[in-house]
Amino acid sequence: MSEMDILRVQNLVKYFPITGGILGKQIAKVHAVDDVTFSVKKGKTLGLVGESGCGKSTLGRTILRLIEPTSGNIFFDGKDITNISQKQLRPLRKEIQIVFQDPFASLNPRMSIREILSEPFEIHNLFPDKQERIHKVLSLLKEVGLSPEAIDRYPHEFSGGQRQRIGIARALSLNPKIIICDEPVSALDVSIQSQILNLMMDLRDKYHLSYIFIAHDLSVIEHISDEVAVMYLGKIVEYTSSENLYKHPIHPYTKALISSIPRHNVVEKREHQVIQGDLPSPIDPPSGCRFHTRCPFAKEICSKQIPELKNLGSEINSHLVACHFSNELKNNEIL
Ligand SMILES: Nc1ncnc2c1ncn2[C@@H]1O[C@H](COP(=O)(O)OP(=O)(O)OP(=O)(O)O)[C@@H](O)[C@H]1O
Repeated sequence: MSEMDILRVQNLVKYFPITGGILGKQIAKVHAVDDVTFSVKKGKTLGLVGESGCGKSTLGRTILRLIEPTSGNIFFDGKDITNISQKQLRPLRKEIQIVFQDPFASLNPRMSIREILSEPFEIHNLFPDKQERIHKVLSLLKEVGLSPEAIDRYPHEFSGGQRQRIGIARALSLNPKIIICDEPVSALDVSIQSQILNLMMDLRDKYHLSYIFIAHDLSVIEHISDEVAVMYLGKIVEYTSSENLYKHPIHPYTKALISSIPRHNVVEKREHQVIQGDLPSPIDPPSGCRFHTRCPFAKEICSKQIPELKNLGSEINSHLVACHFSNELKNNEIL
């Protein structure tokens, strides 16, 4: 783990057991996250993108230790937090926060905004003085662009975008170092999405925050991400700087995702690529390369051998791609 990193996830695996029969024996497992490695730099944003069901939320929740990993390691600020007890984890909970997709579901409808934003202080015994606590809540509201009158209102009195601002204020309240943003704008109108993204970028720069920004759509994370990891069925298939990913995507899955963003016509000589077929089941993922059943370039080897995540960039680990034909694709050779 480099000094620049706030978080490192190493060979992380999460399988959910599926049990059956009268004895409740394990009969199968969901390969939700399968050998995933990445780092998040201090003050930077890692975008994590892929279709619904590819394991993005499981990954986010495993990092928070809301779900226990099957294997692998999670390092936070240089410390291995994979196996520490919930008691040891408690002070770290302040430093790793989450913002959810649906702000309405994540805000208790019976609590006023004052109560919602005071709750983290109560849990962590901070600002016991009432006036100080109110002052802190008001400054949080200001920080996310809400007026002081919001303090005595309830979640249903706000629009979706305003509710997400409250969710962000709550995540911000304990001065975290990293925030896991689990599709925070997916439920919002496009015009509101950019307001929330701008707010999040301003807060990141002001407080030197790091984000893991989870999305199913590459267009959403383009401006906020410094680096992007593309996931397919529990595995990272491409991982590089945001600039590289959008300008020079290599993996056929990434190319197809980008070509579906109207103004990104990266697939110069080829037709707009539509990903064929449905996402296979993570209970019984395809052998070899998991994308081979939908890949327009798949050859025999692809169903037989799992492709390694190889570096194709000029610097160490600067452009990682998991494809048997990544060199050919990089050089635009016809397959
Ligand atoms: N508690 C659980 N028990 C069993 N399977 C689970 C559990 N949680 C998630 N899964 C399965 O793990 C896989 C990955 O789910 P996950 O929610 O992480 O994907 P996702 O990419 O975040 O999708 P979405 O955008 O729909 O939330 C899915 O097949 C899902 O059904």
